[in-house]
Amino acid sequence: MNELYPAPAKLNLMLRVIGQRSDGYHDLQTVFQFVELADQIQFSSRPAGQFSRSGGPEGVTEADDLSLRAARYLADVSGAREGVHIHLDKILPMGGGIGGGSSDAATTLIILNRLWRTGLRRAELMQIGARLGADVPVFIFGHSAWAEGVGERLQVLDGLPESHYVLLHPQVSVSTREIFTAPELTRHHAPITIGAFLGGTVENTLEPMVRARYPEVDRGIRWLMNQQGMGTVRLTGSGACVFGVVADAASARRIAARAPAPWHAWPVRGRNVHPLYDPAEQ
Ligand SMILES: C[C@@](CO)(OP(=O)(O)O)[C@H](O)COP(=O)(O)OP(=O)(O)OC[C@H]1O[C@@H](n2ccc(N)nc2=O)[C@H](O)[C@@H]1O
Ligand SMILES: Nc1ncnc2c1ncn2[C@@H]1O[C@H](COP(=O)(O)OP(=O)(O)O)[C@@H](O)[C@H]1O
Repeated sequence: MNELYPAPAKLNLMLRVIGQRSDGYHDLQTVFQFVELADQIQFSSRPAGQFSRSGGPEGVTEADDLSLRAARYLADVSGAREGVHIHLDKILPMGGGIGGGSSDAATTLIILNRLWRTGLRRAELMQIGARLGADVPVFIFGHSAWAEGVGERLQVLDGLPESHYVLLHPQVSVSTREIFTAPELTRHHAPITIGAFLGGTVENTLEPMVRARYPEVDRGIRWLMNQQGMGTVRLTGSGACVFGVVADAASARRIAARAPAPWHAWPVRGRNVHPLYDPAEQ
């Protein structure tokens, strides 16, 4: 039971805010793709009702820890008479717009559903995941996706190029809530079609605001844009991470290695299928 399981990051290759619901949440159109940079999680069996953790995430209490919350929630919903110790090797920056906490929760649900033989179907796990965070369902869904609603209505987008990217964390944390509640946020961009995205409409409508409020994010975007061989550069999610498309792994490594401290950059590859996706599971 001590295998290491990956919880990969995601990028939002495009994100548009197209409206606001009566509960205050915003309707989005976004495209998710996974990347080959991941937290690593180990699960050790414990008697029923015992839930504990070690490793990351730093500064997050047990009550707030998304992996532990996912484990407890799965035990409650399924009636499994199980407990678990979760060891998390935290690699992904928190509050980075790359879905680290959501991915940890998704990996916990996927793996404990298997280890506990809970027998929940993928759609049921996705519903449980949605209660923990808007980005959790896509990691359980397991494919690059076009997403609508608050991110829960998903359509497979398997044909996307699995590009090489430089992912840059400008060492600031952006509060998703702050961005969505800001008075200057433009809340009603016109919706686009999948065809328009595939044809090149790729902006993140949160980006101008995040750049204005967080000068380090703005500097990160400008730094990436100035690197030789750099393609399109964008913000992912509500930030703070930014990413740029490059032609190959060598360019990604070269540019990532030049990122000035205290910034952190990684060469990453896009992936259209989640590493834990099992087509034999319903
Ligand atoms: C916008 C995305 C795109 O991937 O950003 P990132 O978090 O990845 O940066 C996500 O959908 C974010 O999902 P998630 O990170 O789960 O958001 P939450 O913590 O639930 O939201 C924090 C707060 O942001 C606001 N919020 C969030 C999502 C949304 N569609 N509309 C909102 O108005 C709400 O005020 C909410 O209380
Ligand atoms: N296992 C976890 N990993 C990361 N963040 C977590 C975790 N559990 C709870 N959190 C909380 O969730 C918040 C959002 O985390 P994260 O998913 O990394 O960011 P984002 O939504 O910007 O991609 C963190 O600031 C933290 O308070």
